[in-house]
Amino acid sequence: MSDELLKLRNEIDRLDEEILARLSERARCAQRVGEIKRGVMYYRPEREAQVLRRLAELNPGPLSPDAVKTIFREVMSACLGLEQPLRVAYLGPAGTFSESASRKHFGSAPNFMAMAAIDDVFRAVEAGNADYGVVPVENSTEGAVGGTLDLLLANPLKVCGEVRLRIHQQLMSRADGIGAARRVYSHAQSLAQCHEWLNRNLPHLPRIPVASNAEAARMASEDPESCAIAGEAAAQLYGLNILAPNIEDDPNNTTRFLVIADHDAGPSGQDRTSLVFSAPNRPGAIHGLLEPMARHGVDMTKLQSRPARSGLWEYVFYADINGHRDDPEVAAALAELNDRAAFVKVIGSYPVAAI
Ligand SMILES: C=C(O[C@@H]1C=C(C(=O)O)C=C[C@H]1O)C(=O)O
Repeated sequence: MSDELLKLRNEIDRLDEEILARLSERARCAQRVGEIKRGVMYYRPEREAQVLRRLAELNPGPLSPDAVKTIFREVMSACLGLEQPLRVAYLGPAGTFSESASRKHFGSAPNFMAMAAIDDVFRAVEAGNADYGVVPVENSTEGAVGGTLDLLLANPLKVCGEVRLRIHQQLMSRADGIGAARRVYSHAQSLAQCHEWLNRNLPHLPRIPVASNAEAARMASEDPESCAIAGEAAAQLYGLNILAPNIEDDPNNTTRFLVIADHDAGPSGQDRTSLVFSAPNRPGAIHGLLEPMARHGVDMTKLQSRPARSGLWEYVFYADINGHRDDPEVAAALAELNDRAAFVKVIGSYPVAAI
């Protein structure tokens, strides 16, 4: 080994020891915070978002801001895990994008619980069997997840966070090549997201929709003549070879997930508020409801209508606005909306996804 290499490795060893000593010091601080907070919810999404944003801003390089955030995400997760590990329910089975979103948001320390359906995630949190739930709410190509919107309206739970996950679809199989493939399994939405790639590359193979991407990967793991389209996590879980990476037609394909709990989050300085309201069925009603938002300078980032379960051709509106419900302009706009709308429910204020 050259002298230069030896010297660098010694330097890296010394730095690692220093980092480890500092991490231990940090973990002891977090433990003391835990003692002070006894009986109060220990996990604070607004504080975690502030920590990640601050470090990304301070980052002197050469690590990318995303790399810095990923590392500190795990550091905080491990510190939090020193207390009671969080229980996080997600839309399963294991290996789905919902699991990846849960890990992206909470790091790897919590106990993750795979649920069979979105309403099971809500039920687990409501019953106190899980502290948090992670559910998909919209996809940039496929649109809203109606089931989640309906449950947010009907359920007393709050939103305390959001996760944005870039969705990369992988073609995978037990076999080493595509030659032996006779069929492709995936969730219908993923088949749709890779429609053009499949038309170009595997036009003759039947596409078989199944309950989830992870289920597709499981089925492919039992039969070398079957391929699956799923995320990388599913390939790892079932020991499959990735035959073609990133085959989604839209390279910006992103899914947004919400984190649900029995509380929302405090202000972090960069927040979003989700609400749902109904509008009376007369001309100009929606305009009248939205006017206070514009007057108070509140930005609306999403407005989506959905048929109300109450009657034919009645609609409820789901809106996301920038700011926390405690910010003065947001509070003023919401108070006026409350006076004008037949029904308003603030589903929660939470930090804009920091990672
Ligand atoms: C340490 C705290 O509690 C938890 C741990 C955090 C951390 O490790 O930085 C941040 C927020 C909380 O989830 C705190 O509130 O400061």
